[in-house]
Formats: sequence, C-alpha cells, structure tokens
Amino acid sequence: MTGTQPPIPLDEALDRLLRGIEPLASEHLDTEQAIGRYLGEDLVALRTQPATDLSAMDGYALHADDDRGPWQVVGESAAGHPFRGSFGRGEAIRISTGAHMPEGDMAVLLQENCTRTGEVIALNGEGEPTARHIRRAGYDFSKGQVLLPAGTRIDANQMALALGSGHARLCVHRLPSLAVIDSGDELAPSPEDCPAHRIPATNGAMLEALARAPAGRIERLGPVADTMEALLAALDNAGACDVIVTTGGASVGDHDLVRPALERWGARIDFWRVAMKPGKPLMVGRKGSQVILGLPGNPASAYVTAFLFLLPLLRKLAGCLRPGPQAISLPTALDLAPGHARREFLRATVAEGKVHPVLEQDSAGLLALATATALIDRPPNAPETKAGTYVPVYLLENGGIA
Ligand SMILES: Nc1nc2c(c(=O)[nH]1)N[C@H]1C(S)=C(S)[C@@H](COP(=O)(O)OP(=O)(O)OC[C@H]3O[C@@H](n4cnc5c(N)ncnc54)[C@H](O)[C@@H]3O)O[C@H]1N2
Ligand code: MOO
Repeated sequence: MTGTQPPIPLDEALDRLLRGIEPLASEHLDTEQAIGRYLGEDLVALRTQPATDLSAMDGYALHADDDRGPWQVVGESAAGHPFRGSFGRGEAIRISTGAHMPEGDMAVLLQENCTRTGEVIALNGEGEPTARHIRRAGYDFSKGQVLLPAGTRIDANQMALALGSGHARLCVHRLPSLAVIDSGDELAPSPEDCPAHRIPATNGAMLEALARAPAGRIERLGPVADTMEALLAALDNAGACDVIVTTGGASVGDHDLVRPALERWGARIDFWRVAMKPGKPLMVGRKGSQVILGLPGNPASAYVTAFLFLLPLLRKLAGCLRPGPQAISLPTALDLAPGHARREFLRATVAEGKVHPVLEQDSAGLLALATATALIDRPPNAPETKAGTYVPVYLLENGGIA
C-alpha cells in the first residue's frame, strides 16, 4: 500500500481491523476472579432457583381456600429452616421472607394485614391472604437453562448470577496483552521538568488508563525519540504483546517515522488514513498474529481513535460478543454547524437529557478533551442541525459499551 491512497471510510477501516480477529484461548478461573473477563462458553444453570416455592413477604402461610380466619399459629418456616410438618384449615404457619412455603395450594397473609393475639391471628381489614406473595420454584432460572451467551462480560451482576446458578469456576477468555509506545522528541517524561520547547508526555498514560479494562498486561515503552533506531528498539521490546499501539509520528512530516519503522520491523501495513475527524492518520498493521495500531499524536485524536478502534480490538480478542461502542440518541442542546467531509466526532457533555458539544474542538486541546463525557457522531458532510434534533452519541464512560 502507499500513502497516496485516499482515507478509507471508518466502517470499512473497522471491518478491516476486526475481520479475522479470533478471541484468545480460554481458561478456567474462580468465579470471583473472572470479573472483567468474557465468557468462553454459554453460562448454563447447574441448579434451579428458587429450588422450591418461597414466601416473598413476612407474614403467615395458610391454605389458599381458607381465607377468612381466624387461624391458630401452629408452626414456623424461617429462611433456612423449613417447616417440615403439615397443618389444616383454621391453622397458619409463621413465615419469613425467603422461607420455604409449606407443600400444597397456599397463600400468604402479610403480618401488617392481621392482628395477633397470643397464638391466634385474625384479619384486620387491611388486606386478604394472596398467592401473589409466593415466589414460584424456578421462576428465576431452571437447571439446564442457558443464562448468558458466550462472549458476555462478567461484571458484578453477572458474577452474582454465575455463583447463584452453581458455578464456582468459569470458562473465560484470556485478556490481550498490550504494548503502548509513545514517540516524539518534544515529549517530557516528567510533567515537573518540562522546558518551553517540550510538552509533558500524556498520551501513553492516557491510553494505558483507557485500555485497562479490556487489556491484561500493559507494557509502557516510551516516550521514545523520533529516530528509526529508537522506534525499532521499542517495537522489538513489544514483540511478545498481542497488540501494539503507537501514538504520534503517524502523519506525513519529516519526523513521522512510525510507518517506515513498522515496515522496516517486518510489519505489513493494512491501511493508513481514515476519513474521520479527529484521527485521520490512523494506521493498522500486522506482524504474524500481532496487530499494530498507529494512532495520531494529538491527544484528542489519540483518545477518539483508541475509543473507536483500540478498545473494540481488545474486546474482540478478549472474546466480547459485541465489541463496538453502542450509540444512544440524544437531542443536541446547540445548533450544529454543517459538518466536515470526514465523519466527525465532536467532544461533548451530557446534561439534563441533552448533548452539548464543547466549544473547543481542536484535536490538540487537552482541556476540552478532559471536559468531554461523550462524542457526537456526525456523518460526512452533515447538514446544519438545529438544536433539539436527535443525534447519535457515544458515552465515554466504560468505553461506551455499558
Ligand atoms: N501536512 C500535513 N500535516 C498534518 C496532517 C496532514 O494530513 N498533512 N495531518 C494532521 C493531523 S489530522 C494530525 S492528527 C496530526 C498527527 O500527527 P502525528 O501522528 O504525526 O503526531 P505528531 O506530529 O507526532 O504529534 C502531533 C501533536 O501531538 C503531540 N503529541 C504527540 N505525542 C504525544 C504524547 N505522547 N503526549 C502528548 N502529546 C503528544 C505533539 O507534540 C504534537 O503537538 O498531524 C497533522 N499534520
Ligand atoms: O484529524 Mo487530526 O486527527 O485532528 O488533527
């Protein structure tokens, strides 16, 4: 490929990046250690829940056809301590929330709907006994039922389901390892030691933080100098990682060496330049099974391209079923000027159900980037868009996927 080809559309670029990417191998982990991993196989219930009918309320269990009272309280079913005997009409069992219902066609009388005198309860006019307060056996899930498909991310709530359905261990995919290489002679490693001709290196740390959830091990290499030797050495050091992401040096300047360095290193460049703003000089290469993403150096360009390309790539390697960010639709709070020929991602905030583009959209602006909590997705050559019109939006929290 050559650099003279026009930028390719974003959807094509994403398709070319993700096509053929297979999830990494799976392994078995203790369920509580599987947080943040993606299921390697469907989660199938090993037990039925609830295993028997349970009371959903504190009160009294009685026969469903015996709803007038009064009743003699002849026993108790507490959570973890079922009532083992039998009882007749005119009798009731004290029952607590989560306790086993006695066998038979039962109803529950809430304790606030009766008056208790010694061992006798009577209706107090506030409500009747009802079977609605019974949680039926298996209403939640049944043994053998597929509960979550392979590729689902295990977060706190999915972990609870896995434990509840009987899984002490889970089959989950390995998380990809990532090397982050930032380059540029102007980059100062320490923000406290930064003369005027330099700027603090921010992209490496930002990309590491952004990728922390879907990546396993992350290696930071850099900032490295704008020389072929320094870039080749960094690429050699990144050799064992599943994914390498570079930032800076991706454009056409005399010191933009990432592409020639990748080619010299033996990588095949799949494509370079995507019709998006920010982020045009995005590059994708491969060496064996390794994928290399070359992101632009401007911080907003690096962030947006990492959000739209790096995170989905890592998620797909980690076994995620739907690795791309999910757009929501929100009304724009301000008029949007006619868009650019490239598909544009406006940094924005969300408040009171509306999306507000931030005023500074320059791709080098750190302050505007730090203000943003969302991206507005503007199609190529978008017409002027009036305030109140619904536009597609990606929320930045959780990589836009939660
Ligand atoms: N003649 C042209 N010039 C440029 C074009 C073009 O098409 N023709 N594209 C522009 C676009 S779009 C972008 S985006 C930038 C991207 O350039 P590079 O990827 O080569 O990035 P650098 O030149 O190395 O840096 C750009 C900017 O970002 C700062 N930077 C870089 N790395 C970091 C870092 N780790 N932490 C903080 N800041 C970083 C760097 O100092 C520069 O200010 O190219 C345009 N030019
Ligand atoms: O399109 Mo570049 O990524 O902003 O400045």
